[in-house]
Amino acid sequence: METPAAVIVAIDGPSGTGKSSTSKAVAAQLGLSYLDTGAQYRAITWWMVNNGIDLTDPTAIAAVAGKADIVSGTDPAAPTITVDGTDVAGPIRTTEVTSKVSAVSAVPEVRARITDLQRSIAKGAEVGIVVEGRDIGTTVLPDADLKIFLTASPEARAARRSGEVKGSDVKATQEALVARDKADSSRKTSPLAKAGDAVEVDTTELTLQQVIECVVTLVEEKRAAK
Ligand SMILES: Nc1ncnc2c1ncn2[C@@H]1O[C@H](COP(=O)(O)OP(=O)(O)O)[C@@H](O)[C@H]1O
Ligand SMILES: Nc1ccn([C@H]2C[C@H](O)[C@@H](COP(=O)(O)OP(=O)(O)O)O2)c(=O)n1
Repeated sequence: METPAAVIVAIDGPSGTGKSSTSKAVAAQLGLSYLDTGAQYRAITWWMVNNGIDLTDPTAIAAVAGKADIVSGTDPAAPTITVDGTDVAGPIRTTEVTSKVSAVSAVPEVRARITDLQRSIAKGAEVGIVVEGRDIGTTVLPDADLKIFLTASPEARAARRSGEVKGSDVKATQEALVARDKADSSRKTSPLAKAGDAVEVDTTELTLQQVIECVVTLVEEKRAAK
């Protein structure tokens, strides 16, 4: 029997819309690999913070864009991320990294480097892969078999995000999240945007389970048509 072609799924959208939870669950359910591209941008930002790079200076960022060795593990049941062999899954989620990641990821040299990495990971996924981020459907994998763009109201997204951190302030969380989306959507190089051929899913009133089921159905339809 002929080996079925790998299925490539791109899931984009702003912070807190459910990209990571949905992508992991869909990949696990369908036996696909999973790539969190936000974790890669966070990892390179973590390296720059750790190495004292001036993050207000895009030239300084560009000069060291190729220095960190970033490796992503793509098992949806246990995704991993290392920088120069160090596990950074925890440190890349600090408020400091979150507040600086948009400045680093706006630099074209950083995006070129990370985009290459993402394409080679997707190419190596034998059964297929779910890749989540901001520019996957528009720039990284424009020929993906299925493109999803998740949205949700800023209130719902902030409530979800602050639900993850004990004692966090929903208003401050919402302000930080809206500011980051604005920066990510307005940068010159491959901004956060919905691809023309992406299916938009507003998750504000949906449970995570409903979103997962919706995406699984869409992937299965694409697979059947291949
Ligand atoms: N449809 C949903 N309804 C309620 N909570 C959700 C939904 N989707 C995701 N969440 C929760 O919201 C938080 C952020 O989800 P996440 O998948 O990390 O979003 P993103 O990757 O888009 O930033 C997580 O705690 C997740 O469990
Ligand atoms: N494909 C991508 C993925 C993330 N980024 C940047 C922009 C985002 O603010 C940061 C962090 O992304 P991440 O998905 O970890 O953010 P959230 O977990 O949704 O808050 O990385 C990007 O520029 N392009």
